[in-house]
Amino acid sequence: MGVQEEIKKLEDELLHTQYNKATQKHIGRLKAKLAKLRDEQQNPKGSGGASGPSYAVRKTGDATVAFVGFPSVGKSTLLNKITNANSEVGAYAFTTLTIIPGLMEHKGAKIQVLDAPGIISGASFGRGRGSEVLAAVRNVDLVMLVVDVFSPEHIPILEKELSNVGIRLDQEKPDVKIEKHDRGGLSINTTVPLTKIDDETIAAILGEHRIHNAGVLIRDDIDADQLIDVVLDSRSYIPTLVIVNKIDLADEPNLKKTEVAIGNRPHVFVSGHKEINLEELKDKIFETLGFIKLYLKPQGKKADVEEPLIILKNSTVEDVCNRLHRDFVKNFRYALVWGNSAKHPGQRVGLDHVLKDEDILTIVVKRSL
Ligand SMILES: Nc1nc2c(ncn2[C@@H]2O[C@H](COP(=O)(O)OP(=O)(O)OP(=O)(O)O)[C@@H](O)[C@H]2O)c(=O)[nH]1
Ligand SMILES: [K+]
Ligand SMILES: [Mg+2]
Repeated sequence: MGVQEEIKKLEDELLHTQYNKATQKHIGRLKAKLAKLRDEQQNPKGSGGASGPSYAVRKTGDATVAFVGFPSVGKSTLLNKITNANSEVGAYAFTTLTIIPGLMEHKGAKIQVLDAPGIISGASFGRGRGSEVLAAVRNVDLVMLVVDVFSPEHIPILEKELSNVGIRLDQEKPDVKIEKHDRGGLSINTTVPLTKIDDETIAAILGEHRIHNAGVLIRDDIDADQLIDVVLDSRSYIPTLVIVNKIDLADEPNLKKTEVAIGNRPHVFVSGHKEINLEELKDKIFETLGFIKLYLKPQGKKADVEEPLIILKNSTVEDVCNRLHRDFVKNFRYALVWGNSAKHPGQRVGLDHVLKDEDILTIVVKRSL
């Protein structure tokens, strides 16, 4: 029997084994066997190196996005349909045991798509290895919350689990600057009225983090949670796209009900299995990420208008340097920019300059690389 057949056999057995106290051990063993076989399949003997399944995936492409959802909502099915990947699909929970990357090319952008093991309530506390899965999601550019059409109530549970590991969905990083001093107490300045937090609360929160002397400049109407996020400085702010899968199984009233439950956040109705709306899904991913075009102009030469660089909106000069050459940041002198982000044509800017669509950019480095 080949590996693939063995896997199939174990999957079938798992599918037909009811979970209870008496079968717990048996199911455990089946899953262990299955995992070993999948590992063998992924890393054939003699391929060298101890490259077992890993949660750490190297980012590639113009952006990285990840599927996050309960078990068996169809994440792997979708990955296989929109990328070049081949992730195991099964009719039982926790078919996917590691992060599986795939590459999707759409409208000139290369987007890395990550498939992940299913998330359940309590995942952030380690249920189902959930904390490792969630940690791997921290660095992506877009989280795709996948639910099946009958379970939109999963969305707030997923948000809660992501929030528990410091991932803030669809929120801007609050504009708060805290400059610590040696003495002088706290001086709090705001540019907008604060309606959700008062100075005493701010002082109390900062005091909890041993910040007693500092200049605080607040430019957003933040609440206490947001201030704590800023103080901890380890939060990821990531946009989301809700994917409602398995619409082939639903009727009109079901679809309506789910649509209402989702409200006005970006979403798309699809069927991975029946290949419904998959082009629309790709468009939505592209659109939600938000790409801009950048024209590179080598020093003293004309800008390359034929082949613009596709970059994420809000990218900085530093992001572009990192994309172009691993030594560009280290050897960076300055950059020149023409176009929408420039105060005047050929403005001289630094690494933190934020670029806009159709800018022209020249990067000047210390020595020829
Ligand atoms: N009817 C229907 N079934 C689907 C659809 N997409 C996936 N499925 C089925 O749902 C089951 C689970 O699919 P998977 O792709 O393994 O789901 P998953 O979310 O990756 O599951 P885990 O890796 O276990 O978390 C499989 O039996 C799929 O064939 C769909 O659009 N419609
Ligand atoms: K599954
Ligand atoms: Mg899967």
